[in-house]
Amino acid sequence: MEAEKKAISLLSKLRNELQTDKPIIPLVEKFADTDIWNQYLEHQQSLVSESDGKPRWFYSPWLFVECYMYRRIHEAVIQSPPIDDFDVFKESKEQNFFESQESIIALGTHLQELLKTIEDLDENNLKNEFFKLLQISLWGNKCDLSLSSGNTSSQKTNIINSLEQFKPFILVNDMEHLWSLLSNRKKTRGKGTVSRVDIVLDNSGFELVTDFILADFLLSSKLATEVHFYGKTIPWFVSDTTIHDFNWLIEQVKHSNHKHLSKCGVDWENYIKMGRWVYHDHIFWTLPHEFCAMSQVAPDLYAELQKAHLILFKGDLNYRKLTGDRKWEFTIPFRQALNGFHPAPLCSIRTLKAEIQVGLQPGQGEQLTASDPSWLTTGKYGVFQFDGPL
Ligand SMILES: O=P(O)(O)OC[C@H]1O[C@](O)(CO)[C@@H](O)[C@@H]1O
Ligand SMILES: [Mn+2]
Repeated sequence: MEAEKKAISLLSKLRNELQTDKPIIPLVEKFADTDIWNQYLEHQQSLVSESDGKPRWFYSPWLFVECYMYRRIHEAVIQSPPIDDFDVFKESKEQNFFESQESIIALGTHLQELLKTIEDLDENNLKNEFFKLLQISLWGNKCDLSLSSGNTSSQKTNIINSLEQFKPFILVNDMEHLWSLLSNRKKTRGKGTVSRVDIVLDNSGFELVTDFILADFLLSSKLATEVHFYGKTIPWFVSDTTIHDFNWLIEQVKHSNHKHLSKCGVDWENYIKMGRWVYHDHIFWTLPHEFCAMSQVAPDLYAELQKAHLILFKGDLNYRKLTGDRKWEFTIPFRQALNGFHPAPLCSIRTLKAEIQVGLQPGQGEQLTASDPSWLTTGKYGVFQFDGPL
């Protein structure tokens, strides 16, 4: 109880600092990333020209203060042993999973039915199934909890039946490039060679299930031979996946009463045991840095990503970090916004929740603003935005 009181008082202090636009202060508790964070704060400070020279909550870049807020929430917890491994968002993440049960069962059933005949599917049918599962993973990204301020944001209807209806809301659709890349590699790779797809995960709960279904399909269709996942080391943007969420979800699925779903769980656990699915942690994902800084700030992570044949970046926050969260013109090419970040061919799979979008056709953004003024922030629109081999 003493520890809880302490954490709550630290969180109240944080809320007060935020609401009254206090200066951003350094982190105090020693943790793996504390020094890098504090260096970054100093760098932000050097950019401020006002009289007292301190970055403040209301006047600093949103990406930076938003990341800082989640890092400070974590600091309040690690300063309060013995509850220092408490995940303040655990309950809402689990609730999202349970409330999406029907939809999850529908997806598990779809996958298991598909796997029965996957060996006999012709190229075209395989491609159609690939596109379906990509779109399911895209719309799965609607269900994050930070957009709904932590309120329930589960998937209640069977998403597979809605894919055609949602298609007009895909603003950039590079799915064909993903197919060409993976199917050409499948045809040309020699026996025993690897095709590796890396997925930089976003939200746990329903979205993570859609990512697992896609990852299972990639292996079962032989479009990939290995899938590597990247999660967050600390609770992040409410619903982001940690190793605990990753393992918890597979356990839940495995112990489901539904035979198709539990089969999924058994297979997924086996993939992990066999090293065909690999989970990676890295503190870089919970730093405020944009991805073009990765090769300098986290060269080991950059080198790991370079081993992939394709990297899928899930979600809105990853898109903001890919593009540096700048006020780009809507028509600027995606590659230009990536600013040199190119560990391997990559694709952002993201529903739009923040006011940034690049790579649109001339006039497309203006047209959307006229017909649907909040198009950038509601999660109603989505993109598959690809940046191919250099
Ligand atoms: O889970 P996602 O798709 O990264 O969405 C998180 C997004 O939600 C917000 O926290 C609130 O809109 C954004 O700052 C952030 O980009
Ligand atoms: Mn998220």
